[in-house]
Amino acid sequence: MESSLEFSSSLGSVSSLLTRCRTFKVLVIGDSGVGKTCLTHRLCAGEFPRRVEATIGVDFRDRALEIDGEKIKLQLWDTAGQERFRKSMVQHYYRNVHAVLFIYDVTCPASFSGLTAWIEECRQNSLGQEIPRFLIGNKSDLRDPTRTDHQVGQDRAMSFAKAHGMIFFETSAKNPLKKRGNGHRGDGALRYQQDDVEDIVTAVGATLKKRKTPSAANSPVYSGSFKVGKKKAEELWTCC
Ligand SMILES: Nc1nc2c(ncn2[C@@H]2O[C@H](COP(=O)(O)OP(=O)(O)OP(=O)(O)O)[C@@H](O)[C@H]2O)c(=O)[nH]1
Repeated sequence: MESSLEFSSSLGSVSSLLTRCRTFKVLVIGDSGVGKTCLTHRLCAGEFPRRVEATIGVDFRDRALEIDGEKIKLQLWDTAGQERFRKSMVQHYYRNVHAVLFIYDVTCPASFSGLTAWIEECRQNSLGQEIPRFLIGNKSDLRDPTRTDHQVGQDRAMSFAKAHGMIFFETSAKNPLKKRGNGHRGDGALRYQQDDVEDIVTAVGATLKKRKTPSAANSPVYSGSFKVGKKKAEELWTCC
């Protein structure tokens, strides 16, 4: 017969298994310079990095959160925007992805036009339509209220998001709003949406929490980075 010690120890392992949180892989893609690294810093560490360099390969950052009593972890894959720094890594980016954040710069219409190429890359890597997609216009702090040229209008971005089944946000990694609200576009009559980064985290978390996968017991996590041209620069296994 099992001793009370053995019984409580096996209960302990069951409970530790149950309390391990589910980890979701969230891919962050978009043209070089749109602010993917700064935004993932903001989403995960709550700050704007003092100094950033072009991402080489991919960097990993985690964000733990609790949604309706369940602890989950988002693992953000901040991928290189420059083709030469992506190279052979691309297929690894798309493996077992649970959600994708498409980032563009609201002051750079070319980065918005470039989204079609990122959608095509998702298609080529067999990313299913069931994978939640989020469209995020970054650098809203640079919007010039006196002009509409050289900026991506929100109506255009919202239509694009709707056409591609994405949830739309506009924010600034540098100077995010503390509360969700509307920014004025100069004359007071026109307004644009500015989202708190925490609203983005919550929306991604809440969407993923409803999903059945991955199981709490077998969700391996990476931290650190993979660099193109080097062997695995750093590969660590972590747990909540
Ligand atoms: N004003 C402003 N500048 C930003 C914001 N986000 C990023 N930047 C600046 O934009 C530049 C590029 O930012 P990154 O985060 O390195 O861009 P990236 O998309 O990761 O670039 P790659 O690594 O080349 O793909 C840096 O100079 C940042 O300081 C923002 O919200 N507002």
